[in-house]
Amino acid sequence: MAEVEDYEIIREGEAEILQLKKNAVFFNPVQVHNRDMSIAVLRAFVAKRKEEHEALANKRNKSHQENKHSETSIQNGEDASTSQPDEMDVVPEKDQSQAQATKTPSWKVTRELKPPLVLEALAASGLRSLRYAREVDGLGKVVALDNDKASVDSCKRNIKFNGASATSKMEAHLVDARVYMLTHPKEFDVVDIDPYGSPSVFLDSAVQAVADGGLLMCTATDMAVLCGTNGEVCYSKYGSYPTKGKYCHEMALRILLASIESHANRYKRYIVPVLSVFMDFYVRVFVRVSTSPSEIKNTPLKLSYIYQCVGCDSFHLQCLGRSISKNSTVKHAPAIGPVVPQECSDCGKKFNVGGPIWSAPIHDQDWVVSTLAGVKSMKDRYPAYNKITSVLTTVSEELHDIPLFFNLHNIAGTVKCTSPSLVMFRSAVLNAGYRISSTHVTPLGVKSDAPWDVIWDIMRCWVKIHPIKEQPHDSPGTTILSKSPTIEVDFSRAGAALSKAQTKKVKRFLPNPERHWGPKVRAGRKITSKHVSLLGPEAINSILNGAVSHEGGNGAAPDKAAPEPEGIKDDEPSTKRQKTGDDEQANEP
Ligand SMILES: C[S@@+](CC[C@H](N)C(=O)[O-])C[C@H]1O[C@@H](n2cnc3c(N)ncnc32)[C@H](O)[C@@H]1O
Ligand SMILES: [Zn+2]
Repeated sequence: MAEVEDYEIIREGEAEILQLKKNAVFFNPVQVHNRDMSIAVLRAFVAKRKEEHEALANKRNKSHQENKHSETSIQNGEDASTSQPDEMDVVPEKDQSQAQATKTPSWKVTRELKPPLVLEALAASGLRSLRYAREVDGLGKVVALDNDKASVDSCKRNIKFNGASATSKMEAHLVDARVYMLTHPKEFDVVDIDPYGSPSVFLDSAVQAVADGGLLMCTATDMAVLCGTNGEVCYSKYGSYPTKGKYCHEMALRILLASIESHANRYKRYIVPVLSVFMDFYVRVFVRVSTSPSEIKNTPLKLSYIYQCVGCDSFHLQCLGRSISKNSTVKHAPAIGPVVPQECSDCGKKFNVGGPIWSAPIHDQDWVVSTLAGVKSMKDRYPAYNKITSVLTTVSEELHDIPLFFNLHNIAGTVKCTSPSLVMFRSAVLNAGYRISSTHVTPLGVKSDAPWDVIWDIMRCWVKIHPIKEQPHDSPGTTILSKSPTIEVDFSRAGAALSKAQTKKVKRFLPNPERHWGPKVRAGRKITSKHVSLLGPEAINSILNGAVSHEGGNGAAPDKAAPEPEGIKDDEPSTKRQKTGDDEQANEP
């Protein structure tokens, strides 16, 4: 039996939890970024859902009004063509006289919008659910599940500890989340999956538990798997082969999305991603789930294999399907391929084939912009305000129709030259008539619709003015540079060489959240000398004590904005982190 002194109170946002000082129930303070981002998207979802319902109600009301008008016309012997009103949504107005007095129509849309039901399938202490229940207005019930008794006991204790605002809305159950989700099909407007490592075993049941038009939020922290340390393990979990490109964190997002879509398709359902982010040491996707047997025929158009050259940075996407329009009908067919020759036309080396990945947009710009605006309007309500605004800002500036990216320093490394500054490179691409953007994943990442021969022409022209030492004759860089550029590259500063956020000096990338950050050791797992040697005694103490900085009163380590280095040449704070037991576990087949 634990004593009072065995606990400490941890506060994050408006929620408080009692946390046992030993590592009995999982808690990772740096996941405040994840929880804050989820709250931001949840608020956007509540607002969007309401808007959509109102728009639908207005549309139905309008068409009913038209129908009514036509019926009257028919009764009056006039010609009219109508469709019948939807019986489910229309009832006769009881009080006709009042209707006439207030000029309201004699029928109305009766299907009320119920407050969204939320399921946190893997809740641990319940902190996330508590924050949802306490901080997001307009939510209905929040159900928290865990299959670990200590976690559910702690969650129940924390619900009580947070008082009426939590007890009135939240419930916790000791159950295997998969069984619960399978037995509650389409019941939850929001389903949150935040597992240890991979969510793969929860996806099939999760996509079935989401109501039509609902939101599935899903974290994956098994980055080693998703980024290709063991490609075959990734295939076994997600049905996709990762290529180890510099874009691997975005590829991880796209592998996860493709996997969720594949599970959804089994039940005639499909996803629409609204926001997909790589943050700190994990990926997190927010997708809406709907049912449509006809829409799932379009899935192959949203997926691609990837050909990654083994010699240079070039990569090419091969869509799985194509659509053929004929006389106002659309047919689906397999894509024609391959889109690449046997050998890379840039450097002459072979290709690795990866995927399939989600190659349709991974964000909905409208959602991104409204989520960011919502966050900015409630600055004090987000302990991780700086982090999530910086991520949303960079996401909002991405070219949403360009999958993956390359890294400027890497392409310079391939031809063994010093790298042009990002501003110069961006200018060269823009001056050549192509689009270019950054990516939220890394400050040196570049998304562009410029074909690879144009990218390499830019580097050829750059090397002409910044000569390099002679390289081995068979290196990819030598092959690339042996060709003459076919375009004249103009490095003069283009108007849009800096993004809007950069021009306004808005912080786009922040440093690491705290000294010892990353996935935490599983709850209940014995801390061994291996953990101490991997993480250091200070970090272990911090894990055991669930230590967070209490500065700022919100319980989360307050974000410190990193200065964005001039010239955006090297503006990436180091993303290196300590390796933990969970990384090793993530690598396990
Ligand atoms: C990473 S923790 C969740 C952290 C939590 N979402 C938060 O924000 O603090 C994962 C939790 O999933 C629980 N879990 C693992 N497998 C489960 C299953 N099949 N059903 C329900 N809970 C499970 C574990 O006991 C653990 O508490
Ligand atoms: Zn190549």
